[in-house]
Formats: sequence, structure tokens, C-alpha cells
Amino acid sequence: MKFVEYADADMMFLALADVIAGSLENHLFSEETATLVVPGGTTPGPIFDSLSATAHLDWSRINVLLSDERWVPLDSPRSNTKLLKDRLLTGPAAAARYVPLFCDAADPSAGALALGPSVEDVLPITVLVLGMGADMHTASLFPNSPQLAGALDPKAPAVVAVDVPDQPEDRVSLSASVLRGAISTHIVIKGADKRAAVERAQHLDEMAAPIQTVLSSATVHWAES
Ligand SMILES: O=C(O)[C@H](O)[C@@H](O)[C@H](O)[C@H](O)COP(=O)(O)O
Repeated sequence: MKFVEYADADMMFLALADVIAGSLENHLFSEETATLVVPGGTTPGPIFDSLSATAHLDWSRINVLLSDERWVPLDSPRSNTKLLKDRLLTGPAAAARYVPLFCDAADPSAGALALGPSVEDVLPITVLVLGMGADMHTASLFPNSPQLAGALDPKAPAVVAVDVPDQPEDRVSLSASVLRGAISTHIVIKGADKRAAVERAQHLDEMAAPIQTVLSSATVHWAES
């Protein structure tokens, strides 16, 4: 694990957007396409704002998908898809190939689980960006989820549906083996509580600290606020 500390979050977001763009550009020098996976939640928005404006990237050759999604209508303020479309898939990045975790046609309110068949087609992940909760969850791999063991299983499907007892809605998540297969992994966190959680996680197993799925090979980007 590499740990990079920044003077403030704004500097971290700009620097990480540059790192992501550079990695994608390098990959596209030798490969036809690249795959970028990003988290939802409240942290990554400013990264998306900066990255979406990167005009020198050939976004038409970049697949973009979420690490996980809440099971809500796609226009819900809780929707990571809404966050992605509002703040990343705009400007030059609007040309990217968005890969849904579940088919838009699926009606989340009816619980119809139609997982996107195209996720497997865009693996392995070129650049994986993840957030983390203070409970050491990442994506929607939560320590207290009844489906966590299944999601950690190397034989798990690429996308798994999970119940999360203390979250307002069910979720879907990329499974551990898909996350672990990423070529480069960046974890972006803010605050003293999450820094302490990363320290704690290094002494726990994946069931207690799902972030351990990727931590050893990741660069952790941290700012106090
Ligand atoms: O759907 C989500 O909520 C995210 O994908 C999730 O894994 C997030 O990265 C962490 O919960 C941290 O969230 P914050 O950035 O809001 O602290």
C-alpha cells in the first residue's frame, strides 16, 4: 500500500484527476480501449468535475462504470448513476462509453434485478477509483452484509446484489475478484476517522475490513479536509 497525504482535499482531487487521466492515456497508447471504474458517494464529485474536462483523452475509447450502485430510480438524489451522469459523463467525457451495473430498463422500485451483461466485456479494469467508509467498506462490500462472503468468493459473478442492514436501500456491487483484478487502484478518503480506519484495516481480514480486498496493491490518497 502506498499512502499519499495532501495539504487539502482540493489539491487531492485535482492531483488524482491528473493521475487518472495520465494512466488512461498511457494505456490507450498500446490498447484499443480502457476501463475506468469510479465510486459514488459524497467524495468523488470534484474529481469528476476536473476529469470530465480533460479534452486530450480519447473518451470514445474509454469504458466508464460505477464500483457500486444503490437500488434506487436513476433520477434519485441517492443514485450514483445520477452523480456520474451529472458530473463525469459531461463535457469531453460525455463521449465515454457508460456501462450500467443494471439495465436502465430494470425497475429498481419493483426490485427487478437485471444485471448489466456488458460488465464482463470491459474487464479487466484499467483504473479503479474507490472510496471507503469509516466501517472499512468499499464499493458496496460492507462488513455486515449477509452477501459479503459470496461477494468475496473468487467464483462470484462480476456484479452482485447485496443487502446492507444499516443502509437505506439494497445495492449492487462489483465483486471482490473484479476489483482485485484492476491494473491500478486508487482509494480516495478524507478525514481523520478514515485515516484511522485504513490503519486498522491492515490488521484485519476481508470479512471484517472489505477494503483489504484491494488495499495492499492500492495507492491511498488522503487529506484531512
Ligand atoms: O455508493 C457508495 O456510497 C460508494 O460507492 C461507497 O462505496 C462510498 O465510496 C463510500 O461509502 C464512501 O462514501 P463517501 O465518499 O460519501 O464518504
